[in-house]
Amino acid sequence: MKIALIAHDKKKIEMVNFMIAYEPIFKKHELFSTGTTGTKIMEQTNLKIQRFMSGPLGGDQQIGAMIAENELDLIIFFRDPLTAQPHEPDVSALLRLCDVYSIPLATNVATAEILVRALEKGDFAWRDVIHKYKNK
Ligand SMILES: O=C(CO)COP(=O)(O)O
Repeated sequence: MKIALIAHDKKKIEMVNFMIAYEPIFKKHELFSTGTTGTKIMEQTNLKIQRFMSGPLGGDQQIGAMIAENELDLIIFFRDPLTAQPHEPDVSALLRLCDVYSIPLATNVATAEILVRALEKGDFAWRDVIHKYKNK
């Protein structure tokens, strides 16, 4: 599956710890991230991640573009609900596109854990069906 990883600054340590904990699962998948989030994860794990721009510089929109193409299967976005973001419109647009395309989205670690365990169990197989018929 193709998975996007994004964390606001105050959530980056939580994201890195989450990725360390589930590294054996994540290494079986194709990973994408916003710039700084990906750098921090790669510094602390052996995971390979394709990084986009930093969020405030357009990274959320680049990930949004992948969602609009139905290219991503899971979004893990540890949002900081207590800090105003200069690129809030980009954040909202990304979350909105997940709902437009029914893409599984975790915005906190509790939901992310449930979705990653579901991924490991094979509960994301329906995404293969979507991909199979997407280009027809
Ligand atoms: O701002 C972000 C998401 O909105 C995250 O961007 P960075 O990973 O570059 O910090």
